[in-house]
Formats: sequence, C-alpha cells, structure tokens
Amino acid sequence: MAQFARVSRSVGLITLQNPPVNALSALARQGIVDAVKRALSDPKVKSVVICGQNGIFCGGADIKEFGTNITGPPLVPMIHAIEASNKPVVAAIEGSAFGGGLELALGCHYRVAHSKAKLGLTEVTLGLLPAAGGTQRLPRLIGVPAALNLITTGRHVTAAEALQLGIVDQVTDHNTVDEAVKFALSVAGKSLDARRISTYPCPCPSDVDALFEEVMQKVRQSARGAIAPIACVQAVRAAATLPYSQGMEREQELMATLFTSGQARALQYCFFAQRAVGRWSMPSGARWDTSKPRSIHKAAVIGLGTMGRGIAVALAQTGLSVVAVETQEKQFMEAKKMVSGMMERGAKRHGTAPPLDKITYSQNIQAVADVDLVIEAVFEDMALKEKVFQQLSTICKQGTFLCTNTSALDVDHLASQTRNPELVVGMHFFAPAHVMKLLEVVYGPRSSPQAVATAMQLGKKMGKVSVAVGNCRGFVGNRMLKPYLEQALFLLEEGATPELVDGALEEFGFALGVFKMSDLSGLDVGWKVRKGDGLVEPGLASGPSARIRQGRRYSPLGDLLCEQGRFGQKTGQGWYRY
Ligand SMILES: C[C@H](O)[C@H](C)C(=O)SCCNC(=O)CCNC(=O)[C@H](O)C(C)(C)COP(=O)([O-])OP(=O)([O-])OC[C@H]1O[C@@H](n2cnc3c(N)ncnc32)[C@H](O)[C@@H]1OP(=O)([O-])[O-]
Repeated sequence: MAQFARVSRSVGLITLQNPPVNALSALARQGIVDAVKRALSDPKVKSVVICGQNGIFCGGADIKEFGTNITGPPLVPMIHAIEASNKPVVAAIEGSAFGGGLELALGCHYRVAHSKAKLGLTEVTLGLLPAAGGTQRLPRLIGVPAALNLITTGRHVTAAEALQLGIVDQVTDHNTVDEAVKFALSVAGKSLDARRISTYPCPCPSDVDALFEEVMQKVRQSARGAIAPIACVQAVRAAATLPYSQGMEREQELMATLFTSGQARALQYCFFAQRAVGRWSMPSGARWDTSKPRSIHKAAVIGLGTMGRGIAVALAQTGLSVVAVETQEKQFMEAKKMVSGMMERGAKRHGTAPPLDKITYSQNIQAVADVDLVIEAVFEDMALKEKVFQQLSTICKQGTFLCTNTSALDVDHLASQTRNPELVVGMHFFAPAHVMKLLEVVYGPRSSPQAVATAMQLGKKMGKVSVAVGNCRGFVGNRMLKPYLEQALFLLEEGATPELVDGALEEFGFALGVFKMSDLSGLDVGWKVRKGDGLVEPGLASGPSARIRQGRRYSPLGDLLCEQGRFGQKTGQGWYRY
C-alpha cells in the first residue's frame, strides 16, 4: 500500500498505492509507516519525497473504515514521526490532497503542488473535523482567519491559492514528483527547526474572543443545525489559545463528539450514495459500465428563461462551447446581460476568468446545426416543446443528442417527434441550474444507453450529481417534492403561516423553506402540472370537493394564489410580497 525506492542517489521516494484515491486505509498507513522507517534508516537517503500513485496524492482517511473497528497504525503518530524526522520530507501533491491527505502533507517539511492540484480540509462535509492535526497545524501555518474559513467550509483551494496562503512552497506545471525530488535534493542537510509546523506559535489577532464569537455566529447562520462546523471553530480556538499538545487533545475530544453522530453518519451515507447513483442501470439491462458515453465539445441551449440561462452558464463553466438560442427579442437581450453577469460573479468567487467567450448567442435555431448535444429549456408547454424537437430533428447534424429540461412532461413523447428517438433523454436541472448539484437524466423506453451515458458524464463534468431516472410524471425529485409541499399547505389550513413553516424548515437546516422555494421557482409551474393532472377547478375554494380531489386530501390554496396572478418572485408576489 506504499512503495519505497531510492531515486537520484539520495532521495527516498515513498509512493502511496491504494487506488482509486490513495485513501489512508489501515494497510496504507502501515505501508507509510514501514516506508518512512526504511527511508530514515537508510544512510544513503538524505531527503524524502511522499507522492501518490495514479496522479492523485491522497483522498484522506478511508471513509469506508468509519463505523468499523479501525485497526492499523493511527494517523496522528504517523504524521508526528514524519514531522520529527531529521531528514527533510517533501510532499509531492497532484490531483487531490483532501482531509487526512492534506494533514499528511502538513506533517511534511515542504509541499510542492501541481498547478492543477486541489487541496482542502474537507472533513466538515462528512460531519467531522480534521482529526490528524489539521485544526492545530493549519492555523499555525496560514493564520486563524484563513484556517477557520477553510476548515469550517471544507472548501477546495487551487494550488495557486494554496501558494498564496502559504500552504504550499512551490507550484509546478511540470512533473510534480520530478520537481519534488529536485526540491528534496536542494534542501538535503538543511536545518528543519523552522519547518515543523507544530512548533510554530499560532499567529492570532489581538481580539481573539471577538473574532471567534463572530465566526461562531456566521457558522451557526450559514450551516444551520450542523454540529461539525461548530466543533471546527472550537478546535481552531484551541490552537489559538493552548499549547500544541493540549490543542491536539482538544481536537481528539471534539472529534469524538462527532464521529458517531447521526449527522456524520448521514453525511457519509450521502457521500457514498451520491457515488452509487453513478452506477446506473436501465430496465433494458444497459448499465453504466457497459455503455460508452460520447465526448461533447459543443452544446446548445434552446430557451433562455431562468433555467436556460443557468444551464448555459453551467455548460460554459465546464469549458464547452455553447450556442445559446432565444427567439424572443426582449428575452434574448435580457438573457445576454444576465448570463454574462452570472459568469462574472461565478468567476470572481473562484478567482478565475469568466468564460464569456465560450457562449455565442443567436435568435435563430438554425445556429445549432453543428453542435453535439442540445438542451431544450423552453416554457413548460408540450405543444411548444414538440415543435422545438421537430425542428431540432431536422436541423441538427446526424447523431446529435437532443435533451429536454422538462420538469414533468413525457420525455418519450418528445422523442417520438424526432427521427432518432434513441438520441433523446431528459436532462432535468433544478433552479438555479448553475448552482444546484442534482441533475435527473431521464431515459424513455427508446433512449439509447449511449445517450444516457453521455448525459450522465456531461452532468458529472458540470459538477452535478447525475441520477438516471425513469420517465414518469415528476420523475423522482418532483415526486418527492409533492407530499412535502402538500403537508406544508395542510399546515397553513391548520393555522400556521408561510413564515412559520419556512422558519421551522430553515432552522432544521434547509437552505430555503418550501414557500420561499416555491416563490423562487414560480408557483405557475406547479399550477400547470396540477391542471394537467385534472386537479384544478378554478374558483372552487369551499365545499367538500374543494378539499378532497381524486380521492385524496387536497389544498386549493396554491391555486387561489395563482388565480390572482401571484406566481412568486417573478410577479413580485406569491406566498410572500417582494
Ligand atoms: C483523519 C482526517 O482528518 C479525516 C477523518 C478524513 O480524512 S475524512 C476523509 C476526507 N476526505 C474527503 O473528504 C475526500 C473525499 N473524496 C473526494 O472528494 C473525491 O473522491 C476525490 C478524492 C476528489 C476523487 O474524486 P473522483 O470524482 O475522482 O472520484 P469519486 O467518484 O469521488 O471516488 C472514486 C471512488 O473512491 C471512493 N473514495 C473517495 N474518497 C474516499 C475516501 N476518502 N475514503 C474511501 N473511499 C473514497 C469513492 O467512494 C468512489 O468509490 P466507488 O464509488 O468507485 O466505489
């Protein structure tokens, strides 16, 4: 699980070997301990490099081990032994250094990263905290404010940001291991006193209490109900106020309060579930591992309303060339402005350049003749969508995949409007499409495995969690939403207010309460679906049939709002006034 070799005469090269992400399983940790011992005892070895196999440094502790009886050498003493070594140890970081992977790198004396590498203390996203010294070393290395931001959010940093923060010592575009070996040769024999982070004082602003109070407030607000971010703040506070060894004890104590928590188990379940859905299969027997996706280089979005704009941004941010088509002049002009703004804001957040040149706009659907894949996102009206698919089927080149962003209409019916129904699948995004991670890839009985595989792969490239689902009304996400919204409406009928219901949901941890979310998406979308289901009887707000329809309890409150034209944010008022 870790290989040792002496290279360039005097450098001990330790390679983590635990595919696919070099997670620090018991065997991997044992391998590292043995390889470090060999490196330190070999008189010919003057300095050491630790790298990962297959272009990835290390994906952190082995999450699959959690909840089992963990054996093998513990991480903390392993990292301490590396830091205490009298030979310089250089981490060669490619791909990812996350969680315990970054903590391992922080125990090394130097860190060299590839320019495309990503680093992060991601434990909080699994309901945990960095428990191999990360909460004590990172603040000592980059200061309390920056460390708090990374540890309480678990966000990834690019190699460039890591260099700017001081997490890494060098960034390279060349072969990372070769550069790290050169670096190791250059530091052989040098004093390591100033390279052991655990010995650093923790630089902390004078008003430490005010700082931690402020951060604690922010964390409670942004991650409502979550316990791990709070423990992260407490662990970093220990780094700022206690000697290292006591800080490490505090880190372990706080980790113990999280490790078996329901939230940690749920978030780790979610981590694996989001990967399990990538191993999809279809009733026809087609599967993820036997269906070959086709690469997409140029895509188109038809319809630049709220969803179309978000989809165009998400595609452009993936690096694809995008043709954005909107036939209505007013909508077209507004969309151009809005899409550029969304890309500029996104780019600013990630410290990158906005991919403005990736999108070309047109009011003529003929502009999509040479794309590899089209996503139709016109208004939720079957007649309009039928016309668009008929046009696309004649305009697009042979083999172009035709996808619809419909939230509930029959994907197979749209496929029947085309010459090649096997190329039609649903790609159902959730508002805002450039932010929400869920993507439903809807297969009809005639969708080809390659169409599904291509849409699933494109979704992953867009940073989405792609889920292959069947073609029934509401697919999966909106079918889950239906009873959720119904119960919220029943609460209103039983005396609650939208604010109370939303408040309870947001306190539990939902980013948006269900009524705020409905106002954001537009109440008219659901109204249209209910009409399609034959549930809406205009003006019928009282009498027995008002509240029992198709044999089930029904609340007409949403219909009443829509009849008044209150569609939510888009009309300035819905459940709330804007
Ligand atoms: C002590 C310490 O303080 C604490 C306590 C910790 O360290 S807690 C752990 C902290 N570490 C993390 O938060 C990193 C989590 N992983 C990722 O972010 C990503 O995996 C990746 C590294 C960026 C690669 O992305 P990818 O898109 O190339 O592949 P994938 O599809 O995601 O993953 C490919 C396969 O590897 C599996 N896998 C990924 N990371 C794993 C991990 N850390 N442990 C075990 N399995 C892991 C994953 O389930 C999938 O399995 P399967 O489905 O094939 O069976």
